[in-house]
This record gives sequence, C-alpha cells and structure tokens, in this order.
Amino acid sequence: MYVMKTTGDRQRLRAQLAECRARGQRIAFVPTMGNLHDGHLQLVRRGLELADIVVVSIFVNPLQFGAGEDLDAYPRTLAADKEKLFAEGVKFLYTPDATDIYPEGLERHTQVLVPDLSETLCGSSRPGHFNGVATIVAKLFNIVQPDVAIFGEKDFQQLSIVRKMVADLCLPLDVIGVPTVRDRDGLALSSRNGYLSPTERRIAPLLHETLGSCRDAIACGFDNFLQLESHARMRLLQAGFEPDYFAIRDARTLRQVTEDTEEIAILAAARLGSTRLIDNLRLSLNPASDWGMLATP
Ligand SMILES: Nc1ncnc2c1ncn2[C@@H]1O[C@H](COP(=O)(O)OP(=O)(O)OP(=O)(O)O)[C@@H](O)[C@H]1O
Ligand SMILES: CC(C)(CO)[C@@H](O)C(=O)[O-]
Ligand code: BAL
Repeated sequence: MYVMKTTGDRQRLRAQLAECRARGQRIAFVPTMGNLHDGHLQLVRRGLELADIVVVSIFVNPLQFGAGEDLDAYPRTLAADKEKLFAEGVKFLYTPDATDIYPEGLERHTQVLVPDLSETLCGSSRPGHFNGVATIVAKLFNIVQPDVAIFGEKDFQQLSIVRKMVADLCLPLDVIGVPTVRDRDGLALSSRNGYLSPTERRIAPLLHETLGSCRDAIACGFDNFLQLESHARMRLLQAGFEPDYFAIRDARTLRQVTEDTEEIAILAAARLGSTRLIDNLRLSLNPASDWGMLATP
C-alpha cells in the first residue's frame, strides 16, 4: 500500500528525496501554509503532470507576517490536509516548525530581498512581507531541491517575485503558475475566506466582479486607467470593503502600463471586516489591434 511520508526533519526528507533522484525521478514541489482547499490541490495535480513525485510543504511562516497580522489565528488543519494530499497521490509532506527553520530566531536569520517588485502593491500594505516569502521559498527550494515548483496565480505578485528570485540567483528549477481556482460565484479560494461571516461571504465575490468589469472596460478600449481604478475603489468602498489598492499594471514589471506593455494585470487587495482578500485578472494585449481580448481566469 502507498504511504505518504510526513516529516519535519529536513535531513530525513533530503535523504528520501536523494533516493528518488537516484532512481531518475523528477520532483515537483508545492509550498503552502496549509488549510488546504481545491486551489492548493490544483497545484498538486499540475505537479503530478509535470513530475514523477510531488513534495508539499506546510509551514505557516512567521517571517512573512507583520505585527498585528493573523499569524496566531491562521487556520492549522494538519489532519484534514494530510487526508487530502494522500487522496491526490502526494508522496512527501514536509512539516517543519519555526525552530527547525529559524533556530536562532527570526532576527538572526539571513534574508532574501527581491527589490522593486517586493515594494509595491501588497509590499506597501505589508512592509517586509515579501522578504519573508522570498527567504522561506529560497530555503525550501534548497531543502527540497525540486526540478519544478508550482505556485498559484491568485498570489500574482508573489509568483512574479519568486520567478525573479529564481532568475537572479540562477536557481536550477522551473517555476510554474497555475490559474486561480474560484468558487461558483467567482470568489478566489483562499484559506482566509474561512474568516468571513455569512454576510461578508455574500459580499466578497464583488472583488472579482469589480476586477472583471475593469478588465471588460479595458478590453473595450477604455484607457483612462486612473478613472477606472478610482471607480473600482469607490464601488468596493460602497459595498463595505476597505481597499488597500486597486491597480492596473504591466503584468511583467508590476509598474504602470506603458506602450511596451504586452499584458495587463489588474490587482486588488481589500479588507472585508477583519479579512484581507486579494485577487487579480490579466489581459493580454494583442499587438495586431489596439487592445486585445485574451483574458486569463
Ligand atoms: N484559489 C487558488 N487558486 C490557485 N492557487 C491558489 C489559490 N489559493 C492559493 N493558491 C496557491 O497556493 C499556494 C499556497 O498558498 P496559501 O497556503 O497561502 O493559500 P491561500 O489560500 O492563498 O491562503 P491565504 O489565505 O494565506 O492567502 C500559493 O502558491 C497560492 O498562490
Ligand atoms: C509561498 C508560501 C508557502 C511561503 O510561505 C506562502 O507565501 C503562500 O502560501 O503563498
Ligand atoms: N498566500 C499568501 C500568504 C500570506 O498572505 O502570507
């Protein structure tokens, strides 16, 4: 019978993965913070298409949480997560704790900093967040040494930062993005959706709807982006959100759109009660026309 090997011991994990590598098996890696939903499982399924074995990590990384954020409240559901991963055919689950990863504490640990991309959007609302993400992702990459790592496009800025870090540091792996998995009403699946009250849950899909209206307007040729952004923020405010940002950006640089932009990303983060939701949509610009219509989910 197949067993999913679960360990928090990195030496042990490395030894087991070395055996797989020696057998010529290709390794895909899916880093997570647990409380798994179908979005995470979609990353696992993509990993199984691209490699022989999938390694998942579950670690709620304290270094990427700011003071007063939800580190303590973050849902930890290891038993249910293990069942879901086993059912998908995951072979290895890595579950370190904070002392395994940061034995001398957070302050004394080396950090990885991806400039520019880390400072905008969620980086402005959550200072230091992406240094924490880049540091843990780099460390997990070194522990697992995967051939391919899979990330969700829901966290589009995070995916861009990981790609940049991998390119800049010449890390020997491919980074693959998976389209956002949504509920039937459009709300992007997220562990934090569990914080929403029933009333907030009814309002929450408006974030995706507002991104969609903005994308439709751009696809129809409306190019006053400042007006679109401010209209979207107003719509969210009126519905009870507190927007951190609603921004139309170049999908490659996450800076303002220019005439060289090939793909637009529309990104938003907004609080609904105590829950911070993020989402984004993209639009490829078809060079044959002024504004193309190639939308992503
Ligand atoms: N709805 C989704 N569709 C596709 N990928 C997703 C989705 N939600 C999360 N992911 C991806 O899963 C990986 C792990 O994310 P994480 O464990 O933080 O889950 P989360 O649901 O995004 O939680 P959070 O509420 O903290 O944002 C990331 O690469 C993230 O982009
Ligand atoms: C990539 C990650 C697992 C690093 O802690 C986290 O930021 C997440 O779950 O998106
Ligand atoms: N998926 C994003 C992780 C975080 O918000 O810390």
